[in-house]
Amino acid sequence: MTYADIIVDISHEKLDKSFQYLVPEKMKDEIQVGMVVSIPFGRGNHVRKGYVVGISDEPKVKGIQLKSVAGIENDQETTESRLIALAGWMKENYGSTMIQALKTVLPIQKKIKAQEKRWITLLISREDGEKLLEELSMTRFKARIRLLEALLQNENGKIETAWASKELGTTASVLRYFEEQGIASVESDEVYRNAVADAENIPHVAPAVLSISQQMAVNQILSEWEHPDPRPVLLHGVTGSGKTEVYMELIDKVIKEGGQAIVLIPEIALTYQTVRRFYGRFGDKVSVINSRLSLGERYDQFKRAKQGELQVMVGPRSALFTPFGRLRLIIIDEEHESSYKSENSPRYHARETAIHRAKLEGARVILGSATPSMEAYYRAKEGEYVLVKLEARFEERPLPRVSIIDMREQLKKGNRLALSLELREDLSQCLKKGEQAMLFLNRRGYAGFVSCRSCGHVMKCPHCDVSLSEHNGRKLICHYCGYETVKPDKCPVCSSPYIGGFKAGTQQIQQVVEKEFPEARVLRMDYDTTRAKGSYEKILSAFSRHEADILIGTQMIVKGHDFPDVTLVGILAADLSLNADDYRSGERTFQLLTQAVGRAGRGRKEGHALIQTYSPDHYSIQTAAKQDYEEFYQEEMGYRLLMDYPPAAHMMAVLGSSEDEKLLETAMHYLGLFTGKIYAGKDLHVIGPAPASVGKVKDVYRRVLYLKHENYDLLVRIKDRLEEYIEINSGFRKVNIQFDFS
Ligand SMILES: Nc1ncnc2c1ncn2[C@@H]1O[C@H](COP(=O)(O)OP(=O)(O)OP(=O)(O)O)[C@@H](O)[C@H]1O
Ligand SMILES: [Zn+2]
Ligand SMILES: [Zn+2]
Repeated sequence: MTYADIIVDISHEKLDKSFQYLVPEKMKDEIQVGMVVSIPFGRGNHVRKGYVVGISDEPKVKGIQLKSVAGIENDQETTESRLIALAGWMKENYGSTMIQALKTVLPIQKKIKAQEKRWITLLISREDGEKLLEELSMTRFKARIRLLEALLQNENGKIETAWASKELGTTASVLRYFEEQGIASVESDEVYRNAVADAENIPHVAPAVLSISQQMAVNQILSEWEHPDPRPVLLHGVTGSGKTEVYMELIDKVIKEGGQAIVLIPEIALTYQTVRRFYGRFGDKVSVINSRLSLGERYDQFKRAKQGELQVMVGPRSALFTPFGRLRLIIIDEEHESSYKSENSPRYHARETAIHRAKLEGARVILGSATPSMEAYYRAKEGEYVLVKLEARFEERPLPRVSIIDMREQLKKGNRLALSLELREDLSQCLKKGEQAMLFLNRRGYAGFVSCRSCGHVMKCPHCDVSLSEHNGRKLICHYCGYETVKPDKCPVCSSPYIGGFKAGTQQIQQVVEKEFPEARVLRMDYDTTRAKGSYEKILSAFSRHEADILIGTQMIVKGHDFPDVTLVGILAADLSLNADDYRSGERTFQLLTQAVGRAGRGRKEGHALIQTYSPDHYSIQTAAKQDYEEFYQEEMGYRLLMDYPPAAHMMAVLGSSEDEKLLETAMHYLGLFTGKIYAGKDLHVIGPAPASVGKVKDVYRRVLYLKHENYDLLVRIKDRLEEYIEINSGFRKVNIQFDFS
């Protein structure tokens, strides 16, 4: 037996549900996810249209008489219906309501309904028009005659399509005839704003001649694409190896075959350079969306995409849902970035969602990074993805030389500044030579960990091996298991009293730098200096024109930027991300440091980088200094296996929030108990519930329960059962529950 999950109406919040129908034998081979079908619905069995969002061999509930699908509406598998099918998949796999999933996937259609006017304009001269009318009057094509008459009568030779269809009975086929014969054109009067900033001034760039290794990478990818079901490609190329050139070559192929491509990039800071590069190569086939565009501007871009005016869309996570009709390629650049994971329900990951969309559309996926996520590299090793490598920089330019600066020694040398003596020396050399430097203050994941400035010891959870977080200045808490201890006033290792939180800011760094190097021109890029529209572009373009010598910033300045005159990179407080209260902190640190180091020496001059740290022996720091991904991966995978963290196992977080702390505690406790009842196997690890990393936001308390298991589908099934349990239990009415998979 075949069953179809069908959504009936996407505009009614009440019907936020899919319904299961039987698929009659004769439709079994034809029915597909995304198709529009007709079904009997409700008590009166009125025939309604529905979208197929899933197909299975098993009924969801046994022993119930299901209705059957009445018919398949042929030719109705549209871009939109495929996106709706994608939403159905997201709902099932990430846990959310169907409406939330639909709003994610079709965000714009739900908000704005366009009142677009289209015009039919006469293209031929009036004389030719009169002649044609004479010829036509001999035929039986009355609708053509009526339209031509009306156009000739109108002073401007221009009438509205809506009017023509109502008053003259003009059909689409009549319009097609007029267009094909070159008699008239049909155009909308909306002038679409170009979303590419400063587009007129971007010079056209001819395709680069690929290096041998780039060409080999392209060939490897193309040969995978010859398979009927090509696997996703993980393009692992060191910083500055020219991954973008590889992307552009493949996009070019796709466009020439009549296809379309989506390029995801992680943050707005990147769009300035990346968009320029893509626009330079492909011109106005390219557009961009980002969160700084107005709703109307975003709408325009999606509409242009839908109408086939665009071939390439560049943007952040949400660009994944660009309604292209012939989508053939999805590229996710800097694949390891955490911004590809949604923070709202459905908490989807762009990587998996892209792979699923590609499957529905017949597209391929490329994931690119110099520092792949553990998940992606693991999948590539397992053969689920194809691993393609670029092992050297373009033109064999050397990777930067890296020194690790042990900050514990600085304290002994009497230097209490955030800049080490070594970094100050190198900065002054760099300035003397007229080269540029970047100072990166690592603020990512700063969550109140406690460490010793004398010996570097960090207070960690004895059960989870993650940093403990300070609460109210007195307690230390683990955000995975809830372990608590009193904050010590002396270091338990070296007895030093210098144990406490870590404080540093970009502004302070700027003051220090300006005092030490009064002649240097300094730019700062952080949250405060980039709030105004256009400020990213301003700072980055000023720096790239060498109008400043030093750029100081947070992680914003690290990723993807290509400044050929930068020869020195200084990384301050490398430990901050290492000590985040998260099992991914080692991975994040390695990625940030490797990417930051990778900004140096990209032009013809050699680069140098300094990493300042209190934990010089940590493998994340050691391997980032060597820029040795493989060695890092082996170490990190050992830890993940030992602790059962992803990708060694799958993890589902059950996030509860409520204004009532007691109620929340009880509710989460019962969810934990119920989980034990659903699945009693020893291989399911249930951890917590514990207060969430940010335990209380605006008077709303938050707690988390973690479940770990090797089998993703098992976790999804547990999620389904928990959802049912929550729905029927009144104790959850004032508790909000969300699911988060990793
Ligand atoms: N085939 C080529 N011809 C000319 N220049 C190239 C070529 N390949 C790469 N480059 C240049 O080398 C530099 C680095 O390339 P690119 O920015 O594409 O690297 P990347 O792999 O994306 O780096 P990262 O991961 O660090 O962002 C750029 O300035 C780029 O223009
Ligand atoms: Zn100590
Ligand atoms: Zn713990």
